[in-house]
Amino acid sequence: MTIYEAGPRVRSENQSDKFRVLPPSVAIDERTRHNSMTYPMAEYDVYQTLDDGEDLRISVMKGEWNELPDRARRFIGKYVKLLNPLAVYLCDGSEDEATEVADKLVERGLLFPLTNPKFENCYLCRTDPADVARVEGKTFLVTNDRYDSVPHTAEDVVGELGRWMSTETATKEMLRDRMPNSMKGRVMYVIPFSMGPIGGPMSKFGIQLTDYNYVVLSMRIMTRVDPCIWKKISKDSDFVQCIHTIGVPRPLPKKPISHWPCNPERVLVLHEPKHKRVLSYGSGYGGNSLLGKKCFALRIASTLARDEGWLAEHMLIMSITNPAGKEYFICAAFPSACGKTNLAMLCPNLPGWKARCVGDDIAWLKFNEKTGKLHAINPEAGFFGVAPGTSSKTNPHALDACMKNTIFTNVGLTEDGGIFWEGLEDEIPAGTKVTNWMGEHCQVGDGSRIAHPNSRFCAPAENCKIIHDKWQDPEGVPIDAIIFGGRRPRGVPLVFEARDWDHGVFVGASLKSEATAAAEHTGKKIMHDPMAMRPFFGYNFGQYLRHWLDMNKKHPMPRIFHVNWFRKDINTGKFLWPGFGDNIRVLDWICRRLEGEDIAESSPIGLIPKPNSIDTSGLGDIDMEQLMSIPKDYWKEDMEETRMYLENQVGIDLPREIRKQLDQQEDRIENI
Ligand SMILES: Nc1nc2c(ncn2[C@@H]2O[C@H](COP(=O)(O)OP(=O)(O)OP(=O)(O)O)[C@@H](O)[C@H]2O)c(=O)[nH]1
Ligand SMILES: O=C([O-])CC(=O)C(=O)O
Ligand SMILES: [Mn+2]
Repeated sequence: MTIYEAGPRVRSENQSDKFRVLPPSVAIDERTRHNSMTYPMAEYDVYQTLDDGEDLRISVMKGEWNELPDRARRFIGKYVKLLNPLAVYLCDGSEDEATEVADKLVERGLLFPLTNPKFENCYLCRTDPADVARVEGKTFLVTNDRYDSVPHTAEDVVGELGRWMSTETATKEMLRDRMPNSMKGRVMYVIPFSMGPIGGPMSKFGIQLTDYNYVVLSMRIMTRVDPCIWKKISKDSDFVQCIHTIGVPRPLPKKPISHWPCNPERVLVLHEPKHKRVLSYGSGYGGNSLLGKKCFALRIASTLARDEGWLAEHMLIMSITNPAGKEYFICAAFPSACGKTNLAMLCPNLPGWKARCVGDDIAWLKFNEKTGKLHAINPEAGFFGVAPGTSSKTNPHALDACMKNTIFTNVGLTEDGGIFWEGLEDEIPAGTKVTNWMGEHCQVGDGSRIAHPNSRFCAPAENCKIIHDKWQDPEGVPIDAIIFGGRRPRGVPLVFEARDWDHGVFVGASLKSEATAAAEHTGKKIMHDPMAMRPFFGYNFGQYLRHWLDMNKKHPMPRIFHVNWFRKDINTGKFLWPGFGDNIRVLDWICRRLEGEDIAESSPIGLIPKPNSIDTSGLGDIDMEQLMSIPKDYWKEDMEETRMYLENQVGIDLPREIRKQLDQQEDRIENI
């Protein structure tokens, strides 16, 4: 472990008094005597003038405080005053830094290095079982006017499309009741990051403050952490303020479970689009703590996107090249744990096709005047993928991408220092001794659950063998088609094409899916998840639909499709479609549609494939008739339910174009 040398570095003579650099006030380990661990000492202290005029003395553990732009220093200073950490650690995103932070976490027992030679620089981490997923019930949008955040729901209806909190309540709950002194005895890490290629025209900067070093390691994988961002921020660019604390000041009231300190009873995640600020308290898990991801790149960004005329969406981005060599770029919006990572890294089961990955979770889309097309960038730099179900059969590229520089959370640890999760039975033999995600001993195949259903791998995108050459193109890639989809065990055909843009927006607005483990929901209920964004809207969903509808009025937009890999046989309950690598057969049909091939016919819900127009060669027995059927009773009920939902949830905010689509689709279904 590195122990920093005490005392200030040599400074230039003419430093202004405000930026005086002083010897560290106290060795940090003296202040944390109650803790068994020795802590590095502060390198130096500085005085920082805050917006309220106070000169605050700040201990700096690492980095050059005086090289930060003034607005960043004031921002950090403000939260040092509120959160009261021991010291500030300015992250540079370097490998040395990651090693140092990881070593500390290994020492503390939170991270386990994978000792199996198959893995290079990989770690396993187990969370407190009370902190395993996003917490939608504790996630809020904060605006003065409630209806800037959420739609006008019908009377006595509980809104499901985002949660609103007033500015006053937010101030009380977060800034007065939770955050004061919440970093006491801990180090505040300061992470300068970019969503999207640094300096790119579609990219945005952020600064995350966090007291959790697991977050430091993960942010470094998921975003571009680079000290050059300080210079860019100082010149012309604004940044999104991301403040995160696990809410466990020292001394600890009780020993953390699995060495994972968190405060699950008090979790609160707030978004203030007006201030471009995210405040997150109490959780160390993924979407609650890696604030660049859902909080910034979806909730805050969707609001920025509305104001600036672009889109921030929960979509994968991929390219497929047909046997003739023509390449298509596709975006697909599926709800959490519904197959985005899998599709983004598809291994095509049709000869001659090639698929490449640009992104697996989030797309920022903006019209490009030069090409006359909608372009997409992947704002992230890594994959935070669902582990269970990932195997060399289903997603070999994802598995391969996890072999180095990866952090696994809540998966099983095998006795030979490797990993296990449900779905790896073919690669890890039954009887292998493993420690499950809760730290208990068990064996592969003993019938017990080994990995948490929402266990994740966090791997750098550059590890992916099929990452696209242009995945870091600052201008993005030109999108040819947008696909919506969800888990629909009944009634919904394998694929259909929207009739036009408005119908496509309606298809997205009516998106539903069976609940998964990515959030706190349980059970197999079919839930609405409009645009696969239900947990991620940054503003009123009615206005969001308005914005989507208007996009097409200004510029030509891609065609829209809907897919369902998850339809089940009514009799056997088994999936009707093999999925995974065979999904290329559906993408092939979509590409041929883009070329104008006469392979679709009208149906009440959109354009469906003509019989035999999907290439099923070599698949054996597929019940295409059942897979493609559109049962009238099912759809009648489905449309009634959708109408109810949209009326109840969006009310007067529902754009008239969507009402019209509803009316027309109901009429078409009535006439089946
Ligand atoms: N039957 C079937 N299952 C699939 C298919 N594609 C993905 N899955 C399963 O769906 C689950 C989630 O897949 P992912 O690709 O990780 O989902 P995601 O949308 O990226 O999830 P988030 O990261 O939560 O947004 C895994 O268990 C997969 O095995 C498919 O084509 N057919
Ligand atoms: O946000 C998370 O924790 C993980 C994720 O990608 C999702 O749930 O869609
Ligand atoms: Mn996701």
